[in-house]
Amino acid sequence: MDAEIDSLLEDISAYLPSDQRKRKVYVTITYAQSIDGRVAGRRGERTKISGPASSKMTHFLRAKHDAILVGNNTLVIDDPGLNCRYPGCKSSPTPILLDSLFSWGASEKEWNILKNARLGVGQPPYLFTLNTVNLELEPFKQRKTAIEEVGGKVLQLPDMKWPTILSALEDNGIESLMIEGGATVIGSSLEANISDAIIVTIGSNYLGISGVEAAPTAKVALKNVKWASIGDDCILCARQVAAED
Ligand SMILES: NC(=O)C1=CN([C@@H]2O[C@H](COP(=O)(O)OP(=O)(O)OC[C@H]3O[C@@H](n4cnc5c(N)ncnc54)[C@H](OP(=O)(O)O)[C@@H]3O)[C@@H](O)[C@H]2O)C=CC1
Ligand SMILES: Nc1nc(O)c(N)c(N[C@@H]2O[C@H](COP(=O)(O)O)[C@@H](O)[C@H]2O)n1
Repeated sequence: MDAEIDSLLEDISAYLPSDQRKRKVYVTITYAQSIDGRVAGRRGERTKISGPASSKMTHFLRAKHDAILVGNNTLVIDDPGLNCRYPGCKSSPTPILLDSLFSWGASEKEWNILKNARLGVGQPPYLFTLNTVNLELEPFKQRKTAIEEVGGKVLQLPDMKWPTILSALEDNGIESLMIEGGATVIGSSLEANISDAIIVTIGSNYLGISGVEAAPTAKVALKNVKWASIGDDCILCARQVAAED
């Protein structure tokens, strides 16, 4: 398996953040889907799609980015760790959590992201919410405290549009971001055409029509397409065609 992974990592190297960035924050959209384009078997469910080798690639990607972003449904449904578990990885990406109304009950249980930060095996998260949320009021005050207690931050934005999010990341010293999901976040980031690279794992299964689709509302064209196979999965590396192309 190691030789196969080494060859895959060489294939994806051209799609990784580098010093010759076009944009200020290098954005990689990366997720795993079934053959029928689903990222979960059902709404409200966390579904394993990637095999061991493609999961290892995902952790390699986590090692190569400053930050990793998910939407609030993924946060609640998956309770993800979002740290880097690639062998020898020295620093995990900063979790970026999108939550307009600060609905995430950060103080209500021991979430994996907060636990990882507390234990020093993950970075403290930044939660992005709207500036109309009054952080002096409960339950937001307690939620903010739970995030700050592990070294995280709550950042308030005028809107949750991608240019606003990217500019806030840049202001906070983030130079590269991997957008991991879920379905709505993937769709909206593709629609906004903000990525520098797209790396998708296609698992060797069908999840069926009750599965959760990750798709933009309109067509998206890709260029510089490269396919690799790893274990039982395929990896698509590509760039999105820009409006001016
Ligand atoms: N296979 C894979 O690789 C992955 C699968 N998943 C799966 O995806 C599913 C969850 O997906 P889904 O329910 O669509 O939810 P998401 O995790 O995509 O969260 C969507 C929510 O994020 C908030 N949000 C804030 N800003 C934005 C923005 N700019 N663009 C988009 N959303 C924004 C919105 O809520 P609000 O208005 O309240 O802010 C929105 O409803 C789960 O089943 C999870 O397991 C998740 C990640 C990866
Ligand atoms: N690459 C990939 N393959 C799958 O099969 C998946 N289900 C996901 N999900 C994403 O990974 C997050 C879990 O991260 P931790 O292992 O808890 O660190 C999950 O929330 C999705 O974003 N990804």
